Amino acid sequence: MAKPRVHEIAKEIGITSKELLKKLNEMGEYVRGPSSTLEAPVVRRLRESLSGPTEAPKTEAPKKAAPASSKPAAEKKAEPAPPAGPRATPGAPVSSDEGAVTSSAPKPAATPRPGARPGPKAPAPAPKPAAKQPEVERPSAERPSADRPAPSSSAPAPRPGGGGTRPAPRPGGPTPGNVGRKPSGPRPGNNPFAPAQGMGTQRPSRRPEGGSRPEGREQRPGARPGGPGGAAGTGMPRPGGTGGMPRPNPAMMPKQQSNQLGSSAPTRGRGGPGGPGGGRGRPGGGGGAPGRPGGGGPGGGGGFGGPPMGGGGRGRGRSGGTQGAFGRGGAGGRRGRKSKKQRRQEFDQMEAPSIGGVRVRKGDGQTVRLRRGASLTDLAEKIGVDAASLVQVLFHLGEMVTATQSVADDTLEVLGAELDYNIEVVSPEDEDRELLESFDLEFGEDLGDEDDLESRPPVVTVMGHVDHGKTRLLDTLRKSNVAGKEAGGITQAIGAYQVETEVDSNERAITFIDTPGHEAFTAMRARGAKSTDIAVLVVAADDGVMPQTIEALNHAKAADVPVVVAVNKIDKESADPTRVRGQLSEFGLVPEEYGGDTQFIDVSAATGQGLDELLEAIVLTADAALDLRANPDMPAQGVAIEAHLDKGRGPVATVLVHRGTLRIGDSIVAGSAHGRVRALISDTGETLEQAEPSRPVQVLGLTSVPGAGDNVLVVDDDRMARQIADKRAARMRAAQQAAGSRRKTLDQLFEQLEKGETQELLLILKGDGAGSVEALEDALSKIDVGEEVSLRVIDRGVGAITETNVSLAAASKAVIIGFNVRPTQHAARMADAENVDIRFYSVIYSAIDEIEAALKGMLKPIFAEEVRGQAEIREIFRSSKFGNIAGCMVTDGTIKRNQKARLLREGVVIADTSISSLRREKDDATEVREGFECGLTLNNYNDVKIGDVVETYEMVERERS
Ligand SMILES: Nc1nc2c(ncn2[C@@H]2O[C@H](COP(=O)(O)OP(=O)(O)OP(=O)(O)O)[C@@H](O)[C@H]2O)c(=O)[nH]1
Repeated sequence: MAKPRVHEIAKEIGITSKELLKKLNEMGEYVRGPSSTLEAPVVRRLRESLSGPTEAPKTEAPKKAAPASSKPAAEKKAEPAPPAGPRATPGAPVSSDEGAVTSSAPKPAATPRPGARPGPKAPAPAPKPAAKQPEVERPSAERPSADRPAPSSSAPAPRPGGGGTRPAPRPGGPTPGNVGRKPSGPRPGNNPFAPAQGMGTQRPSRRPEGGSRPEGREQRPGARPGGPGGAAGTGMPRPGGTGGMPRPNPAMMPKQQSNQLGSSAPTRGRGGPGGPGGGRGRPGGGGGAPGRPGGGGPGGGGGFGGPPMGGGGRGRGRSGGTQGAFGRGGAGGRRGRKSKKQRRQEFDQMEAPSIGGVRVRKGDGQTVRLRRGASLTDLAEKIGVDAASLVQVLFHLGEMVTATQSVADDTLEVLGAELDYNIEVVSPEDEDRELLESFDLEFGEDLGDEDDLESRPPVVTVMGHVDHGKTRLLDTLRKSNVAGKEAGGITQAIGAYQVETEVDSNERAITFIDTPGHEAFTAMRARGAKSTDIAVLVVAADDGVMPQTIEALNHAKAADVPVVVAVNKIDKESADPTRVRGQLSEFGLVPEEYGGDTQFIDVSAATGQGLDELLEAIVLTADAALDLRANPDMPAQGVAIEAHLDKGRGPVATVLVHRGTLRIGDSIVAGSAHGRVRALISDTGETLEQAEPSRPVQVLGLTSVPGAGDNVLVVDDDRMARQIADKRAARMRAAQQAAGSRRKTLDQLFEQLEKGETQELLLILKGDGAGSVEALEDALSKIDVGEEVSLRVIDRGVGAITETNVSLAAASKAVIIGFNVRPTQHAARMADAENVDIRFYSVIYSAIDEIEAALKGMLKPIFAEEVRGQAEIREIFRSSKFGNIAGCMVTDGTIKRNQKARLLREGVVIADTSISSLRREKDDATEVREGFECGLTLNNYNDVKIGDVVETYEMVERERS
């Protein structure tokens, strides 16, 4: 409600506005001009002082006042404020006072910028701001005031300063800013609570009143110190506004707090100070508004007032500091003005409960979906809070994470629980499904109905322990020799082939995927098993079940894939196929002949014995246990089994078609790669026009190299392919960032700080195929040499080592690992120039061994102490120049100058120092050996006695075991 204005009261009382203003001034109420509004308590006191008790005109009066609006901006502003107040406040119980205050003077504050500075009234602009303020909870001076019964003028005041600016009243107690301020002098606004405000302002600081402070910092810049008067005027207002804002948050962020302080200043002051009213400024709009109105409060008043009243000065106006605030206040305010969203967040946070001193609005159990690797900024956006406050909350929970850094799933969940949100981290698979759904695509399902399905060959993965004969078996089956090309004799890339066999007079095809056997390839193997219908577990009959046999078996079980056991090497004398059957029975694979349902076939990859039976067993197992059908008449879908960059042909991906038919010209997306099928090449090197279900085929035409295991699907057009690929690429980057970033808890961090610097070996992996790079990274991630050093792969890729790789390595001091690849000429030259270390490997073991050794080398050396010699002190010579010289007999080893030494007295270490000078006879000596006498002095130790023993020692580096 409207508050009575000065001229109205004056008229009512029968004196001139000028006289009334003077009177008010004498009462210690700072009022800017005739059209300024007065708080009820002030009116009451005024009437009392003029004629005895009076009724408070309050509310009504105000309305009348309305007309006044024409007047100076200040007033206008004031008006607006009231309304604002209400809204703003939602949570904040602003004190009414403020409101009052604000209205009047404050406006100035509001005023913004330019005009502002000079001070005088800033007219118009101000009002608007005020309006906004309402949102703010704070008590902008205005709002409350009118309505509520203002507290007695005297009252409260607490708020700091800013005159109008801050809303002191808030329940919360004085704002930080406030503190310190005294109410000395005339109080700034009429606002009772405002005391601080007005006064504060004057005082000293620019900061002012609270209002300012908050924003303070930001504003500062703007804020000029402005001329006194003007500045003052201006300043105020805004301060209020802004100022207000900050306060609310006190808890919110540290920054803000600081700001507040800083702000105080005046600077732009957005309203900060705005007097009480302004003060509030809550963040919200109110604040924004800033200032002005609020400022109006006293402070503002000051500003404006200044001009008008002359006296106005009192408000902060005068004080130089203030000015600043005002001055630009206006301008500043604008600049510093926060977006609606920010204000809303701040406002919300004001009401939020405090977690570890940080105010964050809590949820009420809502579910928030986040992708894996999401950052606090992502979460903040979803729940509408400030990311910085989440950083703080997490900090209090013991984890330090930046706002944009990817956060681990469990951390997000813990944080969510703390804030009462149910965080649902979306798995990459789900995310991908959603992504495809957004393009109206679905991966993994056959289109059409039963009639559209046609039988397809089984896809078989050969697994087993190292050297049990997987490669040889596949070689023999397809009569080719893959093993011959393998570096180090280990299969390093997945290949896929199709073989034909006759079962019951029917020609049946079987697709084999060759899964490498070394454990370093576990990740790939696991993927291989997923796109597999049947697993052939190769066990050498002479070796029996080995660790990787079981590991492979577990992969098959996990993928729910039936297993056919190939008991290999039965041509060997030491072969014991029965033992293999017995061993595997213990793991749940019971041979059919023993009553189980697993087919065990004795084979010899070397002689070819039993291979036909093996193929037949595979077909029969497929027929018995599986329904292998797919719809060939749909856009193809499949999986990339392997991919590499070919010098002449570009990216080449081996794709296993699951369903549909892949044709030349199809637009495809494979993981984060896309393109149009330029050529299809079969496992026998033939060029194909199309590839049907279960057919492995090399695909040319992709724009980049997909990863092993990536799904491949044909889409409508190139554009769609690119869009999907781009989105996946962005997601992968985020996921990699999440996986690569090793978060440290505070405790760990402190521990490491205590130990000394932490060490990290950064690597860039380049390989000849996606599978090998992945396998290498996987193997490297398992190297563990303790807490002190760690390893992080910062980039990886397929193809030659490029200048980009080298420049990244140079910038981040990383080592480049080239696996079966070499650098381009330019990259090699650049690496020389930049001193970038590039290591080449063609066997995965050596890469792992060497990197492990490198990591160990990064461990801080272990030093041990070794005693070098002992000397007994037999005599003491006093020298004015050297102090006490110990005359010794070297009883053991050697005593050297500058060596570390301990002085022992009856077996107790008296001093730990070093040999400062050493003499043999009268000559300086560098060392004196056992059996000789010498004179020596100790560094910084003079209290040697006869009988003491000097023991020298050195710290020697020891090798780590
Ligand atoms: N006598 C005999 N030797 C075999 C047979 N199968 C494989 N070998 C030999 O066993 C060794 C290992 O065979 P690979 O096929 O390379 O074994 P792998 O399981 O593929 O090994 P990795 O690729 O290292 O995982 C080779 O020397 C083969 O010649 C067999 O049936 N009989």
